[in-house]
Amino acid sequence: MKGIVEVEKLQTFYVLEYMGKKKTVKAVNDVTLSIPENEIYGIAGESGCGKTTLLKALFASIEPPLQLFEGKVSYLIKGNFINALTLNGKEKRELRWTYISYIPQGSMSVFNPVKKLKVTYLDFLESHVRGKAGRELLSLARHHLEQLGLSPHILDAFPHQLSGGMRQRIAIALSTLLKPQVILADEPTTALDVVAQRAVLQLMRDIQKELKNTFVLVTHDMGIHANITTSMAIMYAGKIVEVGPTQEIFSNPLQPYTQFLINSLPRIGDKSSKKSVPGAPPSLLNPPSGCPFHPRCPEVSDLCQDKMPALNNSTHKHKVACWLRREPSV
Ligand SMILES: Nc1ncnc2c1ncn2[C@@H]1O[C@H](COP(=O)(O)OP(=O)(O)OP(=O)(O)O)[C@@H](O)[C@H]1O
Repeated sequence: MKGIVEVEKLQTFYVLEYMGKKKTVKAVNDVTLSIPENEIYGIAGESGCGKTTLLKALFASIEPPLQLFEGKVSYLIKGNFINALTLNGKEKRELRWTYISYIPQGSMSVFNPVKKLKVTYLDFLESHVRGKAGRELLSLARHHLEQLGLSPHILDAFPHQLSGGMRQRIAIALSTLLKPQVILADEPTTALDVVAQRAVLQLMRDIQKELKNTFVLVTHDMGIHANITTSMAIMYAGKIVEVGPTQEIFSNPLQPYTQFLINSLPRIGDKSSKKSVPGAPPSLLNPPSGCPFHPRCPEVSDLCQDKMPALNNSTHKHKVACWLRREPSV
């Protein structure tokens, strides 16, 4: 069954010119993904593996130096798949915030520090909702906050009067004002303490339940994926190396990289020493040949150095890209 977002063979690279020489950062390198409807879907991986770039492409926001080399990002809209990457500016604007919404990294800092929050909310609504006056729009915003269990009085505050966690919840509430079907959230809990993190995660859960929409949650924090996502993808050096139901990935991780990510998590009562992933992530300017994890993989074989394996089925939904888990088809 197809998802609400289908990503096919996506290649988006940063093309940089330095001292007259062209350099290409292969940030999203041949990614195919199917993101299901009505769930919180996670994308995990170490810093620099391409998670943010993938979200930008999902938001059809590919601006220089980022360039699209190949592939599609198709959204299921009213029964038809529409490739968001081929839409013109006006069509993209129509899609954004009403159908797809984006919570960028550091979104709690999007508010203008010298204006009350209601000004930002009003600006946002005025540019997206036609035929309603300011007072009506403000009451829409108040009602939305109330529905999410947040006090509407917050709109009368300046950003600096709120904690970081509250500002993040207000930013998330803003991005969901027009009830989008797909919400792309980039590290929404990073830089928050655990109590504030919990409140943000609970808000996302509540919104997802209420709207029955899809959240795509990017975070390097595997604990958060275990806590909140239904299914997930593991990204390494611009490629997807494992996908599946979160519970299956945690109980039976197949890619040696995923095994390292999960085995390094602390568990209450477990005093054994934890092994982190050996070595450092590769440069995406010149990623390793074959499976990009091979220089760090304890189980590397000759084949791993030559050719990238495709994602294969372990179970119906659990798929892994690893030569250890399949017979080579060469
Ligand atoms: N504007 C840019 N110009 C050039 N290279 C970039 C740019 N933005 C990101 N990159 C590079 O693209 C690669 C992927 O970066 P990206 O931010 O997508 O990764 P990430 O997994 O989201 O990491 P993080 O969690 O640290 O944000 C990295 O090598 C990064 O240095």
